[in-house]
Amino acid sequence: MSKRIEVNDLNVYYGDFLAVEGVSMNIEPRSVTAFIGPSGCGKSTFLRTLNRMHEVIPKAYVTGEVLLDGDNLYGPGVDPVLVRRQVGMVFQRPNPFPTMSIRENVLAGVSLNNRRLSKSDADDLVERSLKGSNLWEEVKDRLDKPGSGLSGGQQQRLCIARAIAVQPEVLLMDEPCSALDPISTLAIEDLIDELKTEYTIVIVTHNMQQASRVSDRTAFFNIAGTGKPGKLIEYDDTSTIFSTPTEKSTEDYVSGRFG
Ligand SMILES: Nc1ncnc2c1ncn2[C@@H]1O[C@H](COP(=O)(O)OP(=O)(O)OP(=O)(O)O)[C@@H](O)[C@H]1O
Repeated sequence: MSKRIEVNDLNVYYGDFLAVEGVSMNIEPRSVTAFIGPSGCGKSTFLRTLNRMHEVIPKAYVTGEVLLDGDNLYGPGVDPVLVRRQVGMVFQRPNPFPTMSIRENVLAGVSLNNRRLSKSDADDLVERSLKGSNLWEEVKDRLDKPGSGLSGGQQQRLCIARAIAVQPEVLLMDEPCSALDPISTLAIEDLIDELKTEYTIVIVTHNMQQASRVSDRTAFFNIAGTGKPGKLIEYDDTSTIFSTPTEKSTEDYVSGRFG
């Protein structure tokens, strides 16, 4: 339940605007990869190409390849819905479905994917997913209460439970802690560390300490100026990026000199 991602010369467009140019990189299974870089360099845009969420925006498209264990996500006839089942996503703001119970929230993706589940299989899946996201003990006695009644940190772990309930291969996280307090942030970081034993995890973060705490590999993106495309500048082991990067711009960014 963890696959390798290979990106080959990917260009990402919004209509005529080339937002991200020429990215090639390999993302290893059972590891955490962090995307860092200044605002507007295209981290979130690039992340969304890894599960074909980018194309949800009108006139948005890519050229190049994204391979998941060798299969091109952009190959002819590939169904984006099936891609998104294999490559789950967690967003910046926790977004549980407000009218649904905690239980229904966990099962929401599974129901959307039309998997018919018996009551006992559904119960097992809810328990397994909530245990997997370290939320079970806190909510097991109120599974039928609304998901919106949880704290922000709990809601984010509920969203992670919803993402893992469909048994994806990859989890994409776009600044998953930016709306959370420090305690909830550490809970999510601990969880990411546990989840990487089963999933390929990619996380966008503005927080350098977070990138160095949670990730094995770090990709630094940068942009030459407004209207210019974002580019992958350097990609290496996280310890190398934060201690002895090759590029001067990486060093300036990680040491807080810009961005
Ligand atoms: N829906 C959209 N339509 C057109 N352009 C967009 C859209 N979303 C983002 N962009 C542009 O694409 C470029 C990259 O944006 P993106 O949000 O991916 O950067 P980012 O590095 O994730 O920034 P931040 O760190 O601020 O979230 C920016 O120039 C942005 O204005």
